[in-house]
Parts: sequence; C-alpha cells; structure tokens
Amino acid sequence: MAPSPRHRINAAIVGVGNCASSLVQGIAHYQNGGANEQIGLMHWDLGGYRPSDIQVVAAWDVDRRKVGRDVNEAIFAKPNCTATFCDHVPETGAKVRMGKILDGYGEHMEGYPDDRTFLLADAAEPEKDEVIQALVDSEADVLLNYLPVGSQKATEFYAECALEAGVALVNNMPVFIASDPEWARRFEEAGVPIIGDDIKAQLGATIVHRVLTDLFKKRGVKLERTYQLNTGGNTDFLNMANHARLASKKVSKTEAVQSVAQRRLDDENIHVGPSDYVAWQNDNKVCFLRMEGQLFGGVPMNLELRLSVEDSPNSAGVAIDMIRCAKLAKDRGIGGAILPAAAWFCKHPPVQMTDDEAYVAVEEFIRGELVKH
Ligand SMILES: O=P(O)(O)OC[C@H]1O[C@@H](O)[C@H](O)[C@@H](O)[C@@H]1O
Repeated sequence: MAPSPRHRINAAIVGVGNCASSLVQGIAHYQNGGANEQIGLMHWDLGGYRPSDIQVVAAWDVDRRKVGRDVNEAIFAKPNCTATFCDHVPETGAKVRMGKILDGYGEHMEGYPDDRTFLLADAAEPEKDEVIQALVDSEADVLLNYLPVGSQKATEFYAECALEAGVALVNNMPVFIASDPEWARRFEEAGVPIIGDDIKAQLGATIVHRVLTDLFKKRGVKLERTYQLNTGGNTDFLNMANHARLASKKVSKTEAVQSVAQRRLDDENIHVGPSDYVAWQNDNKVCFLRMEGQLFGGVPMNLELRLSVEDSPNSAGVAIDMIRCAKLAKDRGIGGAILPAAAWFCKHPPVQMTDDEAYVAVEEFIRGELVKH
C-alpha cells in the first residue's frame, strides 16, 4: 500500500535574498534524512513535520534579476552571494512577484557595482488586496519576512496582508511587530500566529554573547564592559552602512544581551552592533567579542572571542524550525505571539527568557505540553 501523503507547509517569502536562498537550498538538501543528511538541524522531525514538508508557494522581491523567475533560479541571482551548498534545487512553481517598494529598498546603494546592490525592477507594484489574494490563492500557511533592516513601512504592509489573509507571520528582521503590543493584540484577536522579531542565528553572535553573559551571571562574575563588533560583505551589511536604517537593529541586538545580564550595563559600557561592510567577505560574517569583568576578590578578567560564520545558512537553520512552529500553532488554533518560539529563535521577542529557559519552553511547546503559549 502506498504511504499516505505527508502534510505540507506552504511558505510564502518576502525578500528573496541570501537568507531565503539558504532556506530554499536547505529544503532541497534535507530531502532524504540519512544519518549524514540530518547534520546541521535542531530538529529532523518537529511536531510531525520534516524540513522537506515545507514548500515555497509564493514570493515577492523588487529586484529586476529576480522578479518573474522561479524561486529556484532567483535565489542564485545577484546580489545574492551566499554559499551554494545545494545546486540541485528543483523548480518550485512559484514565480517571484513584484513587491511593494515603500522603504524596503536601500537608496544609498547607488554607486556600488551592480552585482553588489539592488536593481529595481520596472514593474507595477501590487496593492494590498492583490498580495492578500495571492496569499489566499497559493494557500500559504506561513509568510516569512526577509526585508532589509530599516524596512518599517514595507514590513507593516506585509504584516497587515498576513493578518488579513489569516497567514502566520515569521518576522526575521528587526522591525517590531510580534514585540509590539498593539500588533500582537491584533494577531491574537484574529487567531493568527506570529513569531518574531529579528532572527537569532543558529550559532551566531547574539546567542554566543547571551550565553556567555548568562554564564558570567551564574558564576558570580561582574560584567563591567562589553562589545560585539560584526563585519560582513552581504547586502545586509551594505544596507546597514546607512546608519539611518539601523535604529531598531541596534535596540534588538543590544537588548538581547542586556536582558540576560545580572544588572543592566550603562550605555557607555556596552557596544553591540553591525560594524562595517567589507565587500570581499561576501556572506561571511565575523564577530569580535570582548567582555571585561571582576572575579573573586574584585580581581579583573577579560575574554576575547572571534566567531566566523556564513551568515545565511546560520539564519536558515533557525528559520526552518520557526516555520514549523508557526504551522504547529496554526494547526492547534493558537493565535498571537508564540512566546517560547519567539524567545528561543529571536533576538527581540515580546518576552525575554534566558536561552536555557527558552529551550525548555520551546520543546514543551513542540510536544504540545504548554497549554498557554
Ligand atoms: O548572529 P546573530 O546576532 O544572531 O544575527 C544573525 C541574523 O541577524 C539578522 O538580523 C540578519 O538579517 C541575518 O542575516 C542574521 O543571520
């Protein structure tokens, strides 16, 4: 007898950049699940869903090299520059649609070589009703927001579309929607799940900095000063070279560390940020971390760490679980912010927990043991 078909998760994507590329490559890469093929995942099976149960059914972008092409080709178009770890991504059947521009585009990028920056497509922008209709027609379960940092209006536009279409929202970037009480209330009232804000990479700067900050606290070491400097050469870093777009990102990254410290550090003693655009790094992100503190007897100590990662697969390793948690919430009829998932997967959740607490809570949520999320 033929096995019964597995349940699918229909994902829609806003912003077909490097992070989307790694995610879509990952869905193709994790098709079979032999022992070696499961490497790099937090969960092979998450609440009955496997990575390969996710399919991309709709996508929006504003770049002329992506609009009109199937997602499986658009993910390899410039200015994307992340590693190709799966070069046999099958056609998805979803063609990238022209998106709403608003502020979801970094104007300052003019002057950079074409292969490094956005090139606006010459196509009509959709109205809100058209995006909602496309979400409904494609039977999308989850909408992933991958817009550039600083896209306040564009993020609000797509959040509104998800809400009205009844599609769960995964907000990967630092515009505050899940952690904004008014937006969270609207998602809750509509019975639509939301997980956000600002994805915390699988083994990235934020989780390492947070875990070490928590360790200082637990081991009785007074943290006095810290910095986290990050450099990279993808469009995210180029976009963030425009400091006007950075405000919410700085808040998100700094709060992620402050929230686990024993006592809040004065502003002058903590510096956390995207620090510089280095073109030749492409999607390689390097984090330089320093923490200074006082041990037993007030004796000084310091710690220096350098972390080097390919940024977008590091993000996709988390997105692949956020999508499945959002779908689980939907299956269970839970709307509003999914707090354990937000705290474990995001830098700026509605409620911060330590990563140890968030890990336990999200596993309970996945097992269906948390009645109130
Ligand atoms: O390494 P961190 O601090 O967790 O941040 C990672 C993520 O931060 C997001 O804001 C970026 O857009 C992602 O590309 C990135 O993966």
